[in-house]
Amino acid sequence: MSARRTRIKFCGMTRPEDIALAVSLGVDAIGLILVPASPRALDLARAVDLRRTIPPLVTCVALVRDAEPAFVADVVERLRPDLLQFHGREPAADCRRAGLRYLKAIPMGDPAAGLRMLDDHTSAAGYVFDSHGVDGIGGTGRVFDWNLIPAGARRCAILAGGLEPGNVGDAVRAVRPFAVDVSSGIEAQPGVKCPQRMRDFVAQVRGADESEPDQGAEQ
Ligand SMILES: O=C(O)c1ccccc1NCC(=O)[C@H](O)[C@H](O)COP(=O)(O)O
Repeated sequence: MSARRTRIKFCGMTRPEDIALAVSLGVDAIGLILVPASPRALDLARAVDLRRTIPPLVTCVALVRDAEPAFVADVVERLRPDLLQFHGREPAADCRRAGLRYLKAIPMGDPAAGLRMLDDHTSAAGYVFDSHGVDGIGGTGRVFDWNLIPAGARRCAILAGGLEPGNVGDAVRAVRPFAVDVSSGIEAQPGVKCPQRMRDFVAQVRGADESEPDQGAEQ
């Protein structure tokens, strides 16, 4: 039996009842989006309210994209997330300046530019490999070619982009990432999660954790 446990992040959460179900399903991280262009965007006051419903030991991730450093500082001070996630072109120095561990989104819609960001962000605590282009936003619902993730980065990768209950098992078996991240694939409509899809997503990840790896997948 595999001792692997792929971590799960549910992103774009906007409702306390969706967070409560995610927590009861054992989801490891909750993403709150502070990007105005997102259909799942929260203003900071609403995010602070929702953050109170996330229990200790469940990671709260605050997402920003090319935001002013003063706004990021405000997020850190008022929201007190466990991690920041930078989803744009922000340079590593700006990410570090916030003084919190951070995830860097890698835009695999532009693989060459995305993979350069890996080298620029050696200070990141982790990398979210997502489907957007370098000037796009996340939550695309699109899958990218998982073979483009460098073999050496898979074990610590957070895999995102178009995952849903119907394909996340294949994704876990093929890539064996550290974590999977989903937004639109568990929704009834943007910002409103679907309880059954949330349950099915977690069940598919756990099923894949128990399975033998695909040929060629790293252990
Ligand atoms: O989800 C959004 O609306 C979003 C907007 C702007 C920046 C980031 C955003 N999402 C970040 C995430 O971590 C999503 O989980 C990730 O992009 C995957 O989305 P999906 O393909 O819909 O599962």
